[in-house]
Amino acid sequence: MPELPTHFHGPVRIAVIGGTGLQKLEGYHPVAIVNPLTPWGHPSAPIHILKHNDVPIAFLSRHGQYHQYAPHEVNSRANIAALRSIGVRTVIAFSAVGSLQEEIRPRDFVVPDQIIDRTKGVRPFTFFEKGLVGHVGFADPFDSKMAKVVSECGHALAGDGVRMHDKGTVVCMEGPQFSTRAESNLYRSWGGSVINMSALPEAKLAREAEMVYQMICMATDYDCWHSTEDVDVAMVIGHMEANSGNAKRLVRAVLDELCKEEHAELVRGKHWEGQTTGMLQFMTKKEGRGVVGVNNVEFLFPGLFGPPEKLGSMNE
Ligand SMILES: CSC[C@H]1O[C@H](OP(=O)(O)O)[C@H](O)[C@@H]1O
Ligand SMILES: Nc1ncnc2[nH]cnc12
Repeated sequence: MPELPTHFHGPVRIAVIGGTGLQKLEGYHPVAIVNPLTPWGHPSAPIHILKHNDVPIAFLSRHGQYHQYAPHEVNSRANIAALRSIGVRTVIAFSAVGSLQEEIRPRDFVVPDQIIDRTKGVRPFTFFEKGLVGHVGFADPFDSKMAKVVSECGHALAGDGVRMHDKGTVVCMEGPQFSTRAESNLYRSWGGSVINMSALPEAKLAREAEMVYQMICMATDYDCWHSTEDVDVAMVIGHMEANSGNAKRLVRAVLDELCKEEHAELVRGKHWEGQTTGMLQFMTKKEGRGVVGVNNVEFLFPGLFGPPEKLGSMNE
């Protein structure tokens, strides 16, 4: 195959983040591979730009090309910032999850609407620090408009054996070890539907970056609360591989739908525009702003604090 260009002209609005067992997106026309440098470093892997129905789509492998980054090592800030820098405003994020409920069977899909944070504060979780403070709303961590589109695509594939659950609470644990039985039962008592190690800080950062973010979970096990076998990696990969046909069908159906003109506003994240930038402009007063914090935010939202020469007079 000839080498692909390392630049792509024109914005890419839609990105798919692939998780465990979804390191590539095959069956699309590759047009470029880009690797933007952000203030937080490079993304976990070069971003593949693919064409689908003549619409460019970005694909990023969360754990790296070779699954070399553990959940706590994934550079989510670089991932989200890099995607935003190429124009992405919609992220469809895949995740392999353990089921915490009997009715969510291995190989079922879940479009979650809530998250319980069980990470331990070891992952960098915000873009807003170092002289620029920001607080965004996170009551509903996913995007209900996008969730509706994804759910409908899933239900339309019921004949192919896709079982879709339209709601659910993801417990995002720290890992990389799986839960104890006591923890697994505790999460069930809290109303958790599924468990993973990847929803956070990815979802928080996407919200800070004013992006549409929706996770699609595929259950790969019953964690360890169930009377069947306890989860292990072989079980997760086994179910992912066995159900990869349905995962691919679902991705294609979602992309088919999102490429339609009727979803142009949604895909561009118009309903999130200004939610972060409006607040950032008044939160930290000019006198207290730090160069690093402002420059970081300028990478995400170029021009927010004015032309670059005006940024020089701030606190180091
Ligand atoms: C290999 S089992 C645990 C691993 O799988 C999930 O990955 P992802 O969400 O990226 O699909 C889970 O979050 C853990 O990182
Ligand atoms: N049981 C489980 N716990 C955490 N993350 C997972 N990913 C897949 N299965 C999981």
